[in-house]
Amino acid sequence: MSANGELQREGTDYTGQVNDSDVEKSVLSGDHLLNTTVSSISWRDVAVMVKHKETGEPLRIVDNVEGIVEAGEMCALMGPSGCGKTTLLNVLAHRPTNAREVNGSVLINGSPVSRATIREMSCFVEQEDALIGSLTVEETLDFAACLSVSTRTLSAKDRISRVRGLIKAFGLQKQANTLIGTPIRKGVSGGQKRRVGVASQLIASPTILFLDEPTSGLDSTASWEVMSLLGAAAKQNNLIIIASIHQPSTSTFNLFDKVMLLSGGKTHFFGPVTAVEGHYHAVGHAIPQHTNVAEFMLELVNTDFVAYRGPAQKHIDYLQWAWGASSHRRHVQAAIAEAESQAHRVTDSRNRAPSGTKPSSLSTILTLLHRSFIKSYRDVIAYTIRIAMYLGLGVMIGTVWLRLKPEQSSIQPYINGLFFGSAFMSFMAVAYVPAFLEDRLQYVKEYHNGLYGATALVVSNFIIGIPYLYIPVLIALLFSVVSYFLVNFHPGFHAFSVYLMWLFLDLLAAESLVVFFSSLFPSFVVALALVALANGLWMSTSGFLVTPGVLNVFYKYAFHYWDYQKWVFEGMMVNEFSERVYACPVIAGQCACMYRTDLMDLCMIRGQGVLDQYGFEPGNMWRNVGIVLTIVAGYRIAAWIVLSLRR
Ligand SMILES: Nc1ncnc2c1ncn2[C@@H]1O[C@H](COP(=O)(O)OP(=O)(O)OP(=O)(O)O)[C@@H](O)[C@H]1O
Repeated sequence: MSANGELQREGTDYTGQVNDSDVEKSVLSGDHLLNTTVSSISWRDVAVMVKHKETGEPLRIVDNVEGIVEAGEMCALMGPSGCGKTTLLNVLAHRPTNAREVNGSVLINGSPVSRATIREMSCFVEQEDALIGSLTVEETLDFAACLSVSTRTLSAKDRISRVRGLIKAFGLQKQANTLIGTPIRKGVSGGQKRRVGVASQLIASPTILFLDEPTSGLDSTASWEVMSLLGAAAKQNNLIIIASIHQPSTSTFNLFDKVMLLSGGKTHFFGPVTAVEGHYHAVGHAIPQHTNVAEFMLELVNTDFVAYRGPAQKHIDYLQWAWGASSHRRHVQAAIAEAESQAHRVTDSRNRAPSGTKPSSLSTILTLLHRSFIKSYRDVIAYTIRIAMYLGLGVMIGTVWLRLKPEQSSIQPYINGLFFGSAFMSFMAVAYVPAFLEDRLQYVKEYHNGLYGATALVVSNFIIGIPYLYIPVLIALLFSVVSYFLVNFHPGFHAFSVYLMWLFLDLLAAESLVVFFSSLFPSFVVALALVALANGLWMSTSGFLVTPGVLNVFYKYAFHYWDYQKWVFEGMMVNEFSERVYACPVIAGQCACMYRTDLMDLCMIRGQGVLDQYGFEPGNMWRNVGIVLTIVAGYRIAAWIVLSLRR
């Protein structure tokens, strides 16, 4: 990168090689990116205390650190693994940490700012950047633009042109229509994915960009490319970039303006990259020629693999003391003090929508819906395989329970078929866990970047997840069309429609259960185990395995009445049996009816006799539909509460 920040190695082709022609430097600049309001971010006496995981004792993981990064500068946060880089970045970005106590000040233009303000003016790119694998590169940026405050007032044409500009600037033109990639569909490369992550944050026109390990998992060329683009963006637009980084190559390290070296949560160096050599020379650790300076610094403070901890710790303590006593430290303190003495409030005069004109909730929900819709029809794992699974289940049930006759001997198989079909359908909703977890990760990222809240996620997820509007209607329809007539359930269009409705409600509730547990425990294995356990519980208490009259009082009152599977099972049973009659066998000239109903004399069973055994009454369909919908709403509200509290 040249002195004025122009890109020299812009643009990358499919193989990750750089093409000058791919990029126009101008697209990384412009009114929308230009920072005219934030002159510096500084922090002093920042200390973070946690409760030790094992001992429960207070533990200081960041210890009185300070620094200042000015507009147009890119600062590297370095240190051995576990030294506190991510924690410090989170504190600077006003994001949640697991801290019990955070002390010190984080100042913008020398004055403290609210969490909301810093969230609006900054973006945070996480180590494991959450991107939706089934969107293309262009769609990823476009949705980021639609959700962002800064592009709200733009026409669709201008928004797209800004998106394409960034795609060009980040050398991603050839990948514009390539998917990000899912576990079963290869997408863009790791380096390209990182660039998409960064570009999708820049579209929101942040003035400060925090990046947690933006180069992890990338080779040195790809790391250089990502960091040089960022450095150029910072220079051209006066942005502030703070990035934690592991072992950068010399060329990548030299792209930074400033570096902060941490060890054990304490500062060992903060200042211009060009001042590192002088400092270490002064403290008795001259850096040999042709040495990778970043590597040298890291080796100096890394005690992870030393044989004798005592002397190593003494050495670390000395280096830390030497930093404290150095003139560089005094410069940092003086610069922070000067910023404070000239403190001025942040006013955003860029090409943004006026403050407070966030996109309406409706437009956010519509954007999220659109995104989920694209995701739903492209996400093979979550959707196509599920459709095939449900279809397979329909064929299996239809052929195992093949063409049952309305006879006494078929009554129990009919009941079993109704229970098994609905219960298994609910059970298979666990396949929705990964797709929801991806949405949740995206939500947490976008929430912390100030884009939208839990309500928009829950509402859009609910609408698309009814369940996914068309796919699950399709699932229920495919399953029913295949199985209903093969089994020979209650014939007639009305009975078929009622069965279909119950199956749909069953899926709706099962998906809502998945949303609730995956919101509460955003871990694939835990959510999966809990959804499976809950399904086992709902099956046991639904009234089929143990009839309601026999079910013990605890399960009856604690679970049975708000078990959605109970109401689905009851609805399907009433639909099947309330208007149908079944022939009894004749044994030795005698009619042998298991259920005694008023049709006994005709050697028949009235279906109501079967329902009486379960205590099910016809005529309650709409009340029961209301109960299932209330349970669905309950799960969704619970998920909303969890998502609002845990992010
Ligand atoms: N509750 C806790 N109990 C004990 N140690 C903790 C606790 N919370 C955090 N830590 C420690 O605090 C340190 C700082 O963590 P942080 O994730 O900020 O480090 P890092 O420098 O970003 O690490 P890495 O480079 O590996 O991502 C780590 O050593 C971590 O183990």
